[in-house]
Amino acid sequence: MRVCYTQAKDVGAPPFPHLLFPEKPPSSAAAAAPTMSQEELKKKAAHQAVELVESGMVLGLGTGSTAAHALDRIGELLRQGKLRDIVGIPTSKKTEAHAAAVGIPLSDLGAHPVVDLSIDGADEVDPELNLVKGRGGSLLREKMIEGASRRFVVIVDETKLVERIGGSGLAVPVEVVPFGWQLTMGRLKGLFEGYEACEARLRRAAAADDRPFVTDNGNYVVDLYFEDGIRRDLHLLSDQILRITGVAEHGVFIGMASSVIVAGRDGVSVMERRPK
Ligand SMILES: O=C[C@H](O)[C@H](O)[C@H](O)COP(=O)(O)O
Repeated sequence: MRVCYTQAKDVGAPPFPHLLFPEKPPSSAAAAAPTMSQEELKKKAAHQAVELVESGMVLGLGTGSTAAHALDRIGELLRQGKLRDIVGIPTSKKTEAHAAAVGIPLSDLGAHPVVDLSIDGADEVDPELNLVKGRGGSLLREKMIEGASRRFVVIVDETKLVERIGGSGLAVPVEVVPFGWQLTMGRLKGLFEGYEACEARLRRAAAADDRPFVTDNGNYVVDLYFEDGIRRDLHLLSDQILRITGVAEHGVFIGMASSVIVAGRDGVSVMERRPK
Protein backbone atom coordinates (compact mmCIF):
# COMPACT_ATOMS: atom_id res chain seq x y z
CA MET A 1 0.00 0.00 0.00
CA ARG A 2 1.34 3.40 -0.91
CA VAL A 3 0.40 6.70 0.58
CA CYS A 4 0.58 10.12 -0.99
CA TYR A 5 0.53 13.35 0.90
CA THR A 6 -1.51 16.24 -0.37
CA GLN A 7 -1.80 19.63 1.12
CA ALA A 8 -5.25 20.80 2.18
CA LYS A 9 -6.61 23.78 0.40
CA ASP A 10 -6.91 26.32 3.18
CA VAL A 11 -3.57 26.87 4.86
CA GLY A 12 0.18 27.19 4.51
CA ALA A 13 2.97 24.73 5.05
CA PRO A 14 2.33 21.22 6.42
CA PRO A 15 3.37 19.81 9.78
CA PHE A 16 6.50 17.66 10.00
CA PRO A 17 7.92 18.95 6.72
CA HIS A 18 10.70 16.34 6.93
CA LEU A 19 8.05 13.61 6.90
CA LEU A 20 5.48 14.94 4.47
CA PHE A 21 7.14 17.44 2.16
CA PRO A 22 10.90 17.05 2.49
CA GLU A 23 11.61 19.60 -0.18
CA LYS A 24 9.43 22.41 1.14
CA PRO A 25 10.45 24.81 3.96
CA PRO A 26 7.76 26.33 6.21
CA SER A 27 6.32 29.55 4.78
CA SER A 28 7.29 32.81 6.43
CA ALA A 29 3.57 33.72 6.78
CA ALA A 30 2.94 30.51 8.73
CA ALA A 31 6.07 31.05 10.80
CA ALA A 32 4.81 34.51 11.73
CA ALA A 33 1.30 33.26 12.66
CA PRO A 34 0.42 33.13 16.36
CA THR A 35 0.91 29.64 17.84
CA MET A 36 -2.29 27.60 17.98
CA SER A 37 -3.09 25.47 21.01
CA GLN A 38 -3.45 21.71 20.60
CA GLU A 39 -7.20 22.11 21.10
CA GLU A 40 -7.40 24.67 18.30
CA LEU A 41 -5.48 22.30 16.03
CA LYS A 42 -7.91 19.46 16.79
CA LYS A 43 -10.83 21.78 15.99
CA LYS A 44 -9.25 22.85 12.72
CA ALA A 45 -8.79 19.23 11.58
CA ALA A 46 -12.35 18.39 12.66
CA HIS A 47 -13.93 21.32 10.83
CA GLN A 48 -12.03 20.48 7.67
CA ALA A 49 -13.37 16.90 7.81
CA VAL A 50 -16.95 18.09 8.31
CA GLU A 51 -16.71 19.88 4.96
CA LEU A 52 -16.96 16.38 3.47
CA VAL A 53 -20.38 15.78 5.05
CA GLU A 54 -23.35 16.04 2.68
CA SER A 55 -27.08 16.09 3.36
CA GLY A 56 -28.65 12.63 3.43
CA MET A 57 -25.48 10.85 4.58
CA VAL A 58 -25.22 8.08 7.16
CA LEU A 59 -22.31 9.16 9.37
CA GLY A 60 -20.06 7.24 11.73
CA LEU A 61 -19.57 9.53 14.73
CA GLY A 62 -16.17 9.16 16.40
CA THR A 63 -15.20 9.37 20.05
CA GLY A 64 -12.64 11.54 21.83
CA SER A 65 -11.63 15.16 22.18
CA THR A 66 -10.95 15.68 18.44
CA ALA A 67 -14.11 13.94 17.23
CA ALA A 68 -16.11 16.06 19.72
CA HIS A 69 -15.30 19.15 17.64
CA ALA A 70 -16.74 17.40 14.57
CA LEU A 71 -19.96 16.61 16.46
CA ASP A 72 -20.33 20.25 17.50
CA ARG A 73 -19.78 21.45 13.94
CA ILE A 74 -22.27 18.96 12.43
CA GLY A 75 -24.85 20.02 15.03
CA GLU A 76 -24.24 23.67 14.17
CA LEU A 77 -24.68 23.06 10.41
CA LEU A 78 -27.90 21.11 11.07
CA ARG A 79 -29.28 23.95 13.16
CA GLN A 80 -28.36 26.46 10.45
CA GLY A 81 -30.19 24.31 7.86
CA LYS A 82 -26.96 23.86 5.87
CA LEU A 83 -27.15 20.07 6.37
CA ARG A 84 -30.34 17.97 6.29
CA ASP A 85 -31.41 14.34 6.74
CA ILE A 86 -28.21 13.22 8.44
CA VAL A 87 -28.21 10.01 10.48
CA GLY A 88 -25.34 9.44 12.92
CA ILE A 89 -24.11 6.13 14.29
CA PRO A 90 -22.22 6.79 17.53
CA THR A 91 -19.05 4.87 18.38
CA SER A 92 -19.61 5.15 22.16
CA LYS A 93 -22.22 5.99 24.78
CA LYS A 94 -20.42 9.27 25.41
CA THR A 95 -20.66 10.20 21.73
CA GLU A 96 -24.30 9.12 21.69
CA ALA A 97 -25.08 11.59 24.50
CA HIS A 98 -23.02 14.38 22.91
CA ALA A 99 -24.56 13.87 19.44
CA ALA A 100 -28.10 13.86 20.89
CA ALA A 101 -27.32 17.05 22.81
CA VAL A 102 -26.25 18.89 19.64
CA GLY A 103 -29.26 17.62 17.68
CA ILE A 104 -27.79 14.88 15.46
CA PRO A 105 -30.44 12.18 14.75
CA LEU A 106 -29.07 8.76 15.74
CA SER A 107 -29.34 5.23 14.44
CA ASP A 108 -27.36 1.98 14.58
CA LEU A 109 -25.57 -0.57 12.41
CA GLY A 110 -28.64 -2.82 12.38
CA ALA A 111 -30.68 -0.20 10.54
CA HIS A 112 -27.69 1.12 8.54
CA PRO A 113 -25.11 -1.60 7.89
CA VAL A 114 -23.36 0.63 5.32
CA VAL A 115 -22.02 3.97 6.54
CA ASP A 116 -21.22 6.71 4.01
CA LEU A 117 -18.55 8.53 5.99
CA SER A 118 -16.94 8.12 9.41
CA ILE A 119 -14.94 10.88 11.06
CA ASP A 120 -12.83 10.03 14.11
CA GLY A 121 -9.62 10.87 15.94
CA ALA A 122 -6.67 8.56 16.56
CA ASP A 123 -3.92 8.12 19.11
CA GLU A 124 -1.17 7.32 16.60
CA VAL A 125 -0.89 7.50 12.80
CA ASP A 126 2.02 5.88 10.95
CA PRO A 127 3.22 6.83 7.45
CA GLU A 128 1.09 4.02 5.93
CA LEU A 129 -2.06 5.44 7.59
CA ASN A 130 -2.23 2.60 10.10
CA LEU A 131 -3.64 3.79 13.41
CA VAL A 132 -3.71 3.15 17.11
CA LYS A 133 -7.12 3.91 18.60
CA GLY A 134 -8.87 3.22 21.86
CA ARG A 135 -7.02 5.19 24.50
CA GLY A 136 -10.53 6.40 25.35
CA GLY A 137 -11.71 2.79 25.43
CA SER A 138 -14.03 2.87 22.40
CA LEU A 139 -11.98 0.77 19.98
CA LEU A 140 -14.43 -2.11 19.44
CA ARG A 141 -17.43 -0.03 18.37
CA GLU A 142 -15.13 2.29 16.44
CA LYS A 143 -13.64 -0.60 14.49
CA MET A 144 -17.08 -2.02 13.70
CA ILE A 145 -18.54 1.27 12.50
CA GLU A 146 -15.43 2.53 10.70
CA GLY A 147 -14.96 -0.88 9.11
CA ALA A 148 -18.52 -0.60 7.71
CA SER A 149 -17.78 2.81 6.20
CA ARG A 150 -17.29 3.64 2.54
CA ARG A 151 -14.94 6.39 3.63
CA PHE A 152 -13.11 6.78 6.96
CA VAL A 153 -11.49 10.18 7.57
CA VAL A 154 -9.15 10.49 10.54
CA ILE A 155 -8.59 13.84 12.25
CA VAL A 156 -5.49 14.49 14.34
CA ASP A 157 -3.11 17.17 15.47
CA GLU A 158 0.51 16.68 14.49
CA THR A 159 1.52 15.16 17.86
CA LYS A 160 -0.20 11.90 16.77
CA LEU A 161 2.20 11.19 13.89
CA VAL A 162 4.64 8.34 14.60
CA GLU A 163 7.25 6.51 12.54
CA ARG A 164 6.03 3.14 13.80
CA ILE A 165 2.84 1.87 15.48
CA GLY A 166 3.34 1.74 19.25
CA GLY A 167 6.24 4.18 18.81
CA SER A 168 4.82 6.99 20.95
CA GLY A 169 5.52 4.95 24.10
CA LEU A 170 1.84 5.30 25.01
CA ALA A 171 -0.72 2.49 25.22
CA VAL A 172 -1.75 0.16 22.42
CA PRO A 173 -5.11 -1.01 23.86
CA VAL A 174 -6.60 -4.51 23.68
CA GLU A 175 -10.21 -5.06 24.82
CA VAL A 176 -10.59 -8.34 26.72
CA VAL A 177 -13.50 -10.09 28.42
CA PRO A 178 -13.32 -9.75 32.23
CA PHE A 179 -13.45 -13.52 32.83
CA GLY A 180 -9.88 -14.77 33.26
CA TRP A 181 -8.34 -11.44 32.23
CA GLN A 182 -5.09 -12.31 34.01
CA LEU A 183 -4.65 -15.37 31.78
CA THR A 184 -5.47 -13.33 28.66
CA MET A 185 -3.02 -10.61 29.68
CA GLY A 186 -0.29 -13.22 30.26
CA ARG A 187 -0.89 -14.66 26.78
CA LEU A 188 -0.75 -11.21 25.24
CA LYS A 189 2.59 -10.55 26.95
CA GLY A 190 3.84 -13.91 25.74
CA LEU A 191 3.35 -12.83 22.12
CA PHE A 192 6.16 -10.30 22.47
CA GLU A 193 8.72 -12.29 24.45
CA GLY A 194 11.95 -12.45 22.47
CA TYR A 195 10.63 -9.81 20.03
CA GLU A 196 9.56 -6.30 20.97
CA ALA A 197 10.14 -5.03 24.53
CA CYS A 198 6.57 -4.80 25.81
CA GLU A 199 4.84 -4.20 29.12
CA ALA A 200 1.18 -5.14 29.65
CA ARG A 201 -1.09 -3.47 32.23
CA LEU A 202 -4.76 -3.71 33.03
CA ARG A 203 -6.28 -0.26 32.56
CA ARG A 204 -7.65 1.24 35.78
CA ALA A 205 -10.83 3.35 36.05
CA ALA A 206 -8.75 6.38 37.10
CA ALA A 207 -5.34 7.20 38.55
CA ALA A 208 -6.79 7.21 42.07
CA ASP A 209 -9.25 4.37 41.44
CA ASP A 210 -7.89 0.83 41.45
CA ARG A 211 -11.02 -0.70 39.92
CA PRO A 212 -10.67 -1.84 36.29
CA PHE A 213 -11.78 0.49 33.52
CA VAL A 214 -14.92 -0.98 31.94
CA THR A 215 -15.78 -0.37 28.27
CA ASP A 216 -19.26 0.32 26.87
CA ASN A 217 -19.38 -3.41 26.08
CA GLY A 218 -18.73 -4.42 29.70
CA ASN A 219 -15.15 -5.51 28.94
CA TYR A 220 -11.72 -4.63 30.36
CA VAL A 221 -8.76 -3.10 28.52
CA VAL A 222 -5.19 -4.38 28.63
CA ASP A 223 -2.76 -1.64 27.59
CA LEU A 224 0.45 -2.71 25.84
CA TYR A 225 3.46 -0.38 26.08
CA PHE A 226 6.36 -0.78 23.65
CA GLU A 227 9.86 0.51 24.20
CA ASP A 228 10.44 1.19 20.52
CA GLY A 229 7.18 0.44 18.71
CA ILE A 230 6.04 -2.70 16.88
CA ARG A 231 8.51 -4.01 14.33
CA ARG A 232 6.78 -7.12 13.04
CA ASP A 233 4.16 -7.31 10.28
CA LEU A 234 0.99 -5.71 11.67
CA HIS A 235 -1.41 -8.11 9.91
CA LEU A 236 0.44 -11.09 11.40
CA LEU A 237 0.41 -9.52 14.86
CA SER A 238 -3.29 -8.68 14.53
CA ASP A 239 -4.08 -12.33 13.72
CA GLN A 240 -1.97 -13.52 16.65
CA ILE A 241 -3.73 -11.20 19.09
CA LEU A 242 -7.21 -12.05 17.83
CA ARG A 243 -6.51 -15.79 18.11
CA ILE A 244 -6.12 -15.46 21.89
CA THR A 245 -9.40 -16.61 23.44
CA GLY A 246 -10.61 -13.82 25.70
CA VAL A 247 -9.56 -11.00 23.36
CA ALA A 248 -12.52 -9.05 21.98
CA GLU A 249 -10.55 -6.65 19.71
CA HIS A 250 -7.36 -4.61 19.57
CA GLY A 251 -6.78 -0.94 18.84
CA VAL A 252 -4.49 -1.26 15.81
CA PHE A 253 -6.49 -0.18 12.74
CA ILE A 254 -4.64 -1.52 9.71
CA GLY A 255 -5.43 -0.14 6.26
CA MET A 256 -8.80 1.24 7.36
CA ALA A 257 -8.28 5.00 7.06
CA SER A 258 -9.11 6.54 3.67
CA SER A 259 -7.33 9.75 4.60
CA VAL A 260 -5.88 11.56 7.59
CA ILE A 261 -6.30 15.29 8.14
CA VAL A 262 -3.34 16.54 10.16
CA ALA A 263 -3.46 19.97 11.78
CA GLY A 264 -0.08 21.36 12.69
CA ARG A 265 1.34 24.65 13.82
CA ASP A 266 2.37 25.39 10.23
CA GLY A 267 -0.95 24.47 8.64
CA VAL A 268 -3.26 21.59 7.72
CA SER A 269 -2.25 18.74 5.41
CA VAL A 270 -4.02 15.62 4.20
CA MET A 271 -2.45 12.18 3.94
CA GLU A 272 -4.38 10.22 1.31
CA ARG A 273 -4.51 6.50 0.64
CA ARG A 274 -3.61 6.05 -3.00
CA PRO A 275 -6.05 3.88 -4.95
CA LYS A 276 -4.47 0.49 -5.80
O1 LIG B 1 -11.22 5.38 22.31
C1 LIG B 1 -10.96 6.49 21.89
C2 LIG B 1 -10.78 6.82 20.47
O2 LIG B 1 -10.10 5.83 19.76
C3 LIG B 1 -10.23 8.20 20.17
O3 LIG B 1 -10.56 8.48 18.84
C4 LIG B 1 -8.73 8.33 20.30
O4 LIG B 1 -8.34 7.92 21.59
C5 LIG B 1 -8.26 9.78 20.04
O5 LIG B 1 -8.80 10.61 21.02
P1 LIG B 1 -8.45 12.15 21.12
O6 LIG B 1 -9.01 12.80 19.92
O7 LIG B 1 -9.10 12.61 22.40
O8 LIG B 1 -6.95 12.26 21.20
